[in-house]
Amino acid sequence: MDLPFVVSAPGKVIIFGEHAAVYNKPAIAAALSLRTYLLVTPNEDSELIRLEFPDIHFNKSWRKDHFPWDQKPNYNGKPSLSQELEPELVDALSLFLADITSPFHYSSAYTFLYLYISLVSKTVPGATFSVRSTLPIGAGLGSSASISVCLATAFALLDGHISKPTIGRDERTLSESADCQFIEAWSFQGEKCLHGNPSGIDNAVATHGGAVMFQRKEGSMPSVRTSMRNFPSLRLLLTNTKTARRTATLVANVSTLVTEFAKTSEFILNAIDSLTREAYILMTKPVLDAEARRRLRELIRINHGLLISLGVSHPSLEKIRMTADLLALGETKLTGAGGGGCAITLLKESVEESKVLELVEELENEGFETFETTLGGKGVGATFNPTLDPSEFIKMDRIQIEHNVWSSDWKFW
Ligand SMILES: Nc1ncnc2c1ncn2[C@@H]1O[C@H](COP(=O)(O)OP(=O)(O)O)[C@@H](O)[C@H]1O
Ligand SMILES: C[C@@](O)(CCOP(=O)(O)O)CC(=O)O
Ligand SMILES: [Mg+2]
Repeated sequence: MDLPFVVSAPGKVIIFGEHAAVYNKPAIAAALSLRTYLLVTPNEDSELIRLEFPDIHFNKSWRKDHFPWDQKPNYNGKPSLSQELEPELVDALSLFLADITSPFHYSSAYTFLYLYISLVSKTVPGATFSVRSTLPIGAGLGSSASISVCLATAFALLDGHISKPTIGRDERTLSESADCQFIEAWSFQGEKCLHGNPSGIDNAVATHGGAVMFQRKEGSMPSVRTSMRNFPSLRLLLTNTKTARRTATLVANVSTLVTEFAKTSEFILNAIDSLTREAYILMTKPVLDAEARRRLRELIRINHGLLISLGVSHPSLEKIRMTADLLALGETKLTGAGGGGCAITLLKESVEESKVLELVEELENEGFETFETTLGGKGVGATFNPTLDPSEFIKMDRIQIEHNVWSSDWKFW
């Protein structure tokens, strides 16, 4: 595999159904124009593996012959959805990474090594792996899924499990290729390293792009991913509380609640199931008229109320919702795991731009960060032999990455 190359995968916005998705209920999500980029460059010392993760202030080098290769999983092809992480490899890596104390650093290094040892042969020369996100990290926008897809894709390319992508940026095909399925399956293993018990919607959207209704099934039954090809244009304001949190913790807290209040939780999860299905029907109508848009906003409000009941809101999220409610510009819900992170406000179509700017100004005065973003973008892609200087790449800001990296010749699977 000729180096250097860059792979990239999008983040996502879950519009309906987060957390319920973990309990096999449907959820609706769309790819974001904010993405993660992984630059792979050759090392002079082919025994060395170097990580450069400046977004989380983490750099690390290992000699690859020190890796626990004897625990390399031996299943060929892609793991099934019910395939749990290999306990022997998990144990060996927890020993190998014992010197890393930060949970953010640990989970990134653990995911990197779990996927590298699983996918890359010992004989493949070492390289330097530099990761940058234009996504806010730990903010409910699927940064874990986008890095999992980037790692799975880069390693699958390095070891020849998949071919180079061929689909052009402007081609509309939502690829269902075997390579895409391979990437999705292995990035799900990456999400397991990062989330513990993921539904699979985040890495599915990061792999395939577009917008989907996604439903995980029991056991090894394949998930159902329905592409929403005529995704309606929605006026969504994305606001980041900038309150850091870890999805794994929030998902675990909901699991405790579901165990402790099984019957009540079942009603909450079934209510989210019902509203997500109703939203899907509205969003796939040929025309989203004013009445349908009003009902969608109501469903946003109801979904958020149910997420409060699951214990995953946060005072900062409620502050965003209150600010938007006082201006009566639309309805607001948290997106992703909650506990901080981001909220989305589905604005009324009739709202004047000046009113939206007033809301943005108020939110930013309260210390929040708002994003204009487009939904339904491209999934995982790659560009080869980029004229990128790794030392420059790790210092670029969001605009520079989008101008200097995303603007080059990308191909998709
Ligand atoms: N650019 C990045 N560099 C290094 N690690 C990253 C990056 N983006 C995401 N991660 C990993 O993913 C974790 C965030 O995943 P998660 O808690 O699920 O939040 P979210 O998916 O909502 O962004 C981070 O703590 C880090 O371990
Ligand atoms: C809470 C959940 O529904 C979405 C998590 O999204 P994020 O990691 O907060 O971006 C978990 C899942 O579906 O895997
Ligand atoms: Mg995540």
